[in-house]
Amino acid sequence: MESTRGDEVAAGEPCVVQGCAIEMPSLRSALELFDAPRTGWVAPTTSVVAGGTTATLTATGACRFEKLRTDARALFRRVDTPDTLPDGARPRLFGGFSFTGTERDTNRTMENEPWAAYPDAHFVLPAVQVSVTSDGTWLTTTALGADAKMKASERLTRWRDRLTAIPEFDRGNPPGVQSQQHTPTLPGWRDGVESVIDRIDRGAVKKIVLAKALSARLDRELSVVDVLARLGESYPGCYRFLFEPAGGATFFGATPERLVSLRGRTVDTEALAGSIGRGETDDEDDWLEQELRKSDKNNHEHDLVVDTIHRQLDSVTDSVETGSRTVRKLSTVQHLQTPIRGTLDGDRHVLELVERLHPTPAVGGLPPVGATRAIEELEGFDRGWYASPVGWMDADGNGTFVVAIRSAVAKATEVRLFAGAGIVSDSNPDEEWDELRLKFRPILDEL
Ligand SMILES: C=C(O[C@H]1C=CC=C(C(=O)O)[C@@H]1O)C(=O)O
Repeated sequence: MESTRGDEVAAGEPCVVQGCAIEMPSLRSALELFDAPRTGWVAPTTSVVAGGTTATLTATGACRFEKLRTDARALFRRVDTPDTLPDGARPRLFGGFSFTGTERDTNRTMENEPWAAYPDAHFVLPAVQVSVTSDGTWLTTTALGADAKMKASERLTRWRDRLTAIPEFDRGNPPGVQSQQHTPTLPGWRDGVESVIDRIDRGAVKKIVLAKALSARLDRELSVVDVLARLGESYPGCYRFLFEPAGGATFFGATPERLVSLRGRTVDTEALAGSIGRGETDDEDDWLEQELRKSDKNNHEHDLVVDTIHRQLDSVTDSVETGSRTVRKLSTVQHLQTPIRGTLDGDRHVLELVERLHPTPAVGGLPPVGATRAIEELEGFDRGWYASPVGWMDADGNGTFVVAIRSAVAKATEVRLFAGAGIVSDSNPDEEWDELRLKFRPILDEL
């Protein structure tokens, strides 16, 4: 059996791409076939599972977006893709960024540090990529070196045979939770929220999104692939993602929040902030929706996000249009949501927009630098890639990045889940604590 582990791109070497249409049972089964490093990306338009690496790009610190952009452009100049491949089947770089670019302690071990294999920026050009697009399902392989063409073709034949022959894997049951640990606990959370409100009252900040980590020990090893499949049922319409670096923990989630999509000069983004629970009955659900729509606190929290995104896009667009505010209903919560579309003033790379928009005040706060500093001071854990931009980019600089909320990082029988809530001056710590419980539910219910 051929491993998906590819060969790392060496400076200047051309990278050959081969592709063909295939038929296979399901993306989930394909994801089971790949060893780490592997990626899963399930989106409303194109979904992808991928394995192996032909190139890895990494960066650290505050310049991580710019370095990645430069390195991605240089890499794609060497990638030779046949014109016959449809857009969704062309090679893509998949990966993500850490929430902050602040120096992190690299000496921590896997036992206490699930983010050990997650640099500040980490992207992979997969050796094998399977894409489900509006033009059907496609297999794409990449390879390097003098015999790259032959290697990419052989890889294509071997993986086409394997993928078309795979059985539909049975889904296992959730492993069961042995114990849970909350960071912070309720008293610590109350102190944190009071401290944020105090900073707001003093005029230091306007809003801070404070998060909590929930570490769970499981009875058995978790199948993240199964969880991802189940999240598709409980969280339809969300972006589901899975990143599994070699030897590392698996970061996964089902997020309702798209940070940005760029196609040509059209930018799509959104504000998603302000939450309330779901009702037991239709009437109760409608009543809660109306409460959310007229809540000053939630509308204020949401306005801050809309205004900030607008301002951040203003200097790089010819026009920005804000759609109407709607309510996005998910299985356990409903949110205020406003779509925002802009037309760029010229050709730009998706990472330029990612850098501009991250962190939106839906996951960071306002002003961004003060809020990020407060988050680091007040939260007693490393956010790692939680609430960060994760997604893909292609040779044209197009791409889609989502905000990695409703997410968790898992290794064997240990899982750490994350959830945050926007704190403004009239937030109530206990109500925000209850909101976090609702945000943990989709993943926690699958454990
Ligand atoms: C930060 C999270 O949610 C954000 C997105 C939607 C609603 C939010 C809120 O109402 O607080 C948060 O801003 C999270 O789920 O971890």
